[in-house]
Amino acid sequence: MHHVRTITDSECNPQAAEAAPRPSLRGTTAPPGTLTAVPQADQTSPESYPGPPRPARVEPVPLAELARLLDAEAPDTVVTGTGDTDVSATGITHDSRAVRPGDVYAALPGARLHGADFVEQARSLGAVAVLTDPGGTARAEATGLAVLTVPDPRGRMGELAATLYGKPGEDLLQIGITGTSGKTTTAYLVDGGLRKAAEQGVPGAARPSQGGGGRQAGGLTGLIGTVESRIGDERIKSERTTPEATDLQALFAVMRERGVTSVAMEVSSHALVLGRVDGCVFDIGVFNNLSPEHLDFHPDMEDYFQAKRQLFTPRRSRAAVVNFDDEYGFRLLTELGEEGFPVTTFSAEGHPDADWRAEDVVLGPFGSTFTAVGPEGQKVSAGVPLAGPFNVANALAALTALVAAGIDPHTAAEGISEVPGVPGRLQRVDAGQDYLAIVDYAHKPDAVESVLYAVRKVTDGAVHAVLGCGGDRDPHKRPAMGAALARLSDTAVLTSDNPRTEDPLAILATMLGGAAEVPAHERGTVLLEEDRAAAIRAAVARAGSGDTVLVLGKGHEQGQDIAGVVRPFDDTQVLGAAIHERAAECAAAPRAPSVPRSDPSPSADIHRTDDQNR
Ligand SMILES: CC(=O)N[C@H]1[C@@H](OP(=O)(O)OP(=O)(O)OC[C@H]2O[C@@H](n3ccc(=O)[nH]c3=O)[C@H](O)[C@@H]2O)O[C@H](CO)[C@@H](O)[C@@H]1O[C@H](C)C(=O)N[C@@H](C)C(=O)N[C@H](CCC(=O)O)C(=O)O
Ligand SMILES: Nc1ncnc2c1ncn2[C@@H]1O[C@H](COP(=O)(O)OP(=O)(O)OP(=O)(O)O)[C@@H](O)[C@H]1O
Repeated sequence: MHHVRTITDSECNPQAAEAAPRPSLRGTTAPPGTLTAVPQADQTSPESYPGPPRPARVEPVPLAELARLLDAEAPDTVVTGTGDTDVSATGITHDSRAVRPGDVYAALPGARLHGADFVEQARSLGAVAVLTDPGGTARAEATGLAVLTVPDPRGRMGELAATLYGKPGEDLLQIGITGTSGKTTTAYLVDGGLRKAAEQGVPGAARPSQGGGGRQAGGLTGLIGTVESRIGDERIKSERTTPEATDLQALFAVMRERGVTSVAMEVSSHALVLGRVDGCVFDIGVFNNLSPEHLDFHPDMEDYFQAKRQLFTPRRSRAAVVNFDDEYGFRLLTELGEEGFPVTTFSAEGHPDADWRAEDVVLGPFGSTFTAVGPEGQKVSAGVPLAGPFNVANALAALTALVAAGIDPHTAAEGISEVPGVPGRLQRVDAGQDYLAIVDYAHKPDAVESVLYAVRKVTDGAVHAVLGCGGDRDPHKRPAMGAALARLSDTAVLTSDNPRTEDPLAILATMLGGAAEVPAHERGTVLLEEDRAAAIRAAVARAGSGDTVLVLGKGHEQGQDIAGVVRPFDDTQVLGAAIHERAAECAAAPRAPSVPRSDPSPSADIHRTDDQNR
């Protein structure tokens, strides 16, 4: 049975893939013992959602005080229930499984469930009160706990969490980064600058609201984002890009307790819409870019823009840093200018009207150097240890944000250039091979294009790229991703990402539909392989000296979710293993040359990379 095949023009249509036999994916590539259950939101095991770290010391806050706080904005707040209303709370969580003794449990109406159905679990774990909406009141009261009812508990829990934990955000310099692409990378680069500032004891943020008084950027740094949260050097795996407000405020409190003074964090559009950053006022909000993504959550691009836009209002940020080169960035800049909101701009394309611009950019396979030119004409030598023009933009965004926060530009640039890399972002896999092998998290059309352009610029030979699209996520982007891969790679291997509950071949068919739209003379060889490990081996098998193998879409992720079951899967490890296997094969037999773009019949690769490796 061959799963790898080259598509011909006649079968380059979605129906061909639909019609293909569908071998079962379940359990074919890993023994059952290696499978682990995905934590589902509706699992009720307390272990399945441990929640974030909690501060060691919290001053108890009387429930009456919390009710007064809620009442100030929602006068219809009702304190009910048969339980003791004369209690004090020491924490808050939105998840019944993460309740700790003394917590308020926020029982939220969700898209699928109502938190009120889990109040009994919350009570048994030690919750002292419930915050809920009118739809949850009766179920909450049934447990005998005190109940606070407000029309929109999700919209109020951030503020309550901040109050309960003693407003920890106010003691942290906070830089929040939003945009479709580059949030994670920019956050790591900002962290590099903050670390350098701390190391050098350089004066830090001078908050406009405090008349420039400001705090020092000394102390430890914190990082919050898709890959992980960091408290200094302690690393905590992330559940999502921006934690829910109750978790975020607890994390801030722990950071403060452990000596963190500045935080770089990613702010997703989901976070802004779902109130996850309620209770935060960022010293600097950064806008990177906007391109189609999450259109399953946002009805259209305008809604998506307006979601991001919320970060740049006085209740969320004190000042903005905006990408001058981005169409939506320019719009934001114009709107903020009219509102008199403080903005600093950056242009990686070197636009003279931007406050900070990149000049003398030298792109290399392992990173780039450039001169950052400031508003007073000051010149700062800068570098970024990640390839691609878009990483020059990310680095300049970081530098501009750090400078806007009061950090010296040379210190900022030094810190940025010393960042050791970002997990799963243009991460090289080096097993001694004579071609480049890279793992990258690109999983939206814009990012796939950017990374392919970037890699082509620094590759003398051919580019062999592997990509899938995630299931249960925005399906609109799939054809565009298939098309980008087919157009910009010499070999495009379409494969599975996390199919989740969707049929992997149906996802592949949609990607293939996009690839088929690319005229044959503009497209590389397109292969279909639903097994991701086999797809990676197929790409490696075609690599010759000076080529690049690019594995896209999953970056830092450690598992692959197929039909609700996550099996361990790390692109960097699978790619490394494939390179070793290929080297061993080559040692045993003369190496086959890489297949040039024009080669019409790469069938030898099909046989070499198939079932015997499974
Ligand atoms: C669309 C979205 O973001 N949904 C979030 C939302 O889910 P929901 O309203 O459907 O909640 P639900 O599952 O109906 O449950 C209702 C309530 O019951 C609670 N519950 C449920 C089960 C239980 O045992 N105990 C319990 O207390 C839940 O915590 C929830 O508060 O509220 C839940 C917690 O309150 C979140 O976990 C959930 O995020 C889901 C997991 C998610 O996947 N979100 C993704 C799309 C996301 O947020 N992504 C962004 C963007 C990333 C990027 O830019 O690429 C991110 O910031 O990560
Ligand atoms: N400024 C940028 N413009 C376009 N593409 C970018 C940019 N920065 C990074 N990318 C691409 O997008 C991928 C994701 O980058 P990164 O994780 O930094 O962004 P993100 O906004 O955090 O993404 P996500 O929201 O998907 O987690 C990278 O692996 C890279 O391929």
